[in-house]
Amino acid sequence: MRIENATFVITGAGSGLGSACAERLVAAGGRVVLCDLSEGVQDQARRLGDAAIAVQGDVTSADDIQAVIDAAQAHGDGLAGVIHCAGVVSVAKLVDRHGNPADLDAYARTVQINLVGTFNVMRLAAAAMSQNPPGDDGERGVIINIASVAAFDGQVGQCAYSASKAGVVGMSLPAARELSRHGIRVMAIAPGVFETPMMADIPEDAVAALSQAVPFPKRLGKPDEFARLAEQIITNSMLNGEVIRLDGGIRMQ
Ligand SMILES: CC(=O)CC(=O)SCCNC(=O)CCNC(=O)[C@H](O)C(C)(C)COP(=O)(O)OP(=O)(O)OC[C@H]1O[C@@H](n2cnc3c(N)ncnc32)[C@H](O)[C@@H]1OP(=O)(O)O
Ligand SMILES: NC(=O)C1=CN([C@@H]2O[C@H](COP(=O)(O)OP(=O)(O)OC[C@H]3O[C@@H](n4cnc5c(N)ncnc54)[C@H](O)[C@@H]3O)[C@@H](O)[C@H]2O)C=CC1
Repeated sequence: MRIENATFVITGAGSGLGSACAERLVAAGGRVVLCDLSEGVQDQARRLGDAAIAVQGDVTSADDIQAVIDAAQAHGDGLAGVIHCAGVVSVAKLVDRHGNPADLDAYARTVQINLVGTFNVMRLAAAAMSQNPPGDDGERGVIINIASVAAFDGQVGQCAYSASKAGVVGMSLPAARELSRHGIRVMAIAPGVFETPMMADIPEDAVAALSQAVPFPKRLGKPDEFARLAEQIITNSMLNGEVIRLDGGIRMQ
């Protein structure tokens, strides 16, 4: 699929990985609709110029995401793809050091945003893209979801986060299989540890240990390195139904 003059929704676009994807797609000649809960996303769209618009919204809300998709349909020639970066990280032990059990609402909130939110964005985007005229190879759209290496090697304190991301991994193949009849691809990226504002929510010593644990290169990933993989997934139509780890080889302890 080409990027030039095509329209993409990017969720979580007000920060980190989503913001880097927006910059890269606009540089490649694409149009973008930026969605984020935070109102800072409006400034991000202004910085990117006419190719970008922002629609503030919550990925867990059907109405908000339908409004984002509608805006994308009107911002060019229909919706070509989605990069779904909105998400939250959380840390809580099952039993804390005082012997208290983890908070159930906090667990449900992480799963609601990261997993149910992904399903919500995927279902509404797919319904819209299934109506696109077919392009090369009959392709009508592409969906890129964001999992995490924590889906596979979650650490102490990551039950909620790892479960939510493992759910994203689990949906990739059945979604790709189902949507193949509409010419829509579904991929997931499982990043290792990237230098974004999200890292501020993880204990500092855990982040320091993690960057040392990367075999090579021994550093956190840069958001544009993530955006470059998203760009490749959009333009390479043979990529489908797979989860790609982008992690410098880290296997978290
Ligand atoms: C955002 C992404 O998508 C990418 C990522 O996932 S980045 C990874 C993020 N990682 C995290 O968020 C980990 C968060 N967890 C922690 O920081 C801590 O485990 C915690 C703050 C939740 C608890 O700390 P604590 O109370 O000191 O843990 P404690 O109960 O003493 O440790 C239990 C055991 O687990 C080990 N452990 C604790 N934290 C660990 C960690 N982060 N990594 C590896 N082992 C850990 C301890 O060494 C200890 O092992 P031993 O009993 O053999 O000594
Ligand atoms: N930074 C990292 O090391 C890694 C990040 N990831 C995943 O990548 C994705 C992007 O993360 P980062 O850019 O690092 O985080 P970030 O915290 O910098 O950005 C996430 C954005 O999502 C938005 N958001 C949160 N909840 C939302 C909701 N309900 N509706 C709409 N927007 C919402 C936030 O406002 C924020 O702007 C997340 O899904 C995260 O779990 C995965 C592995 C590693």
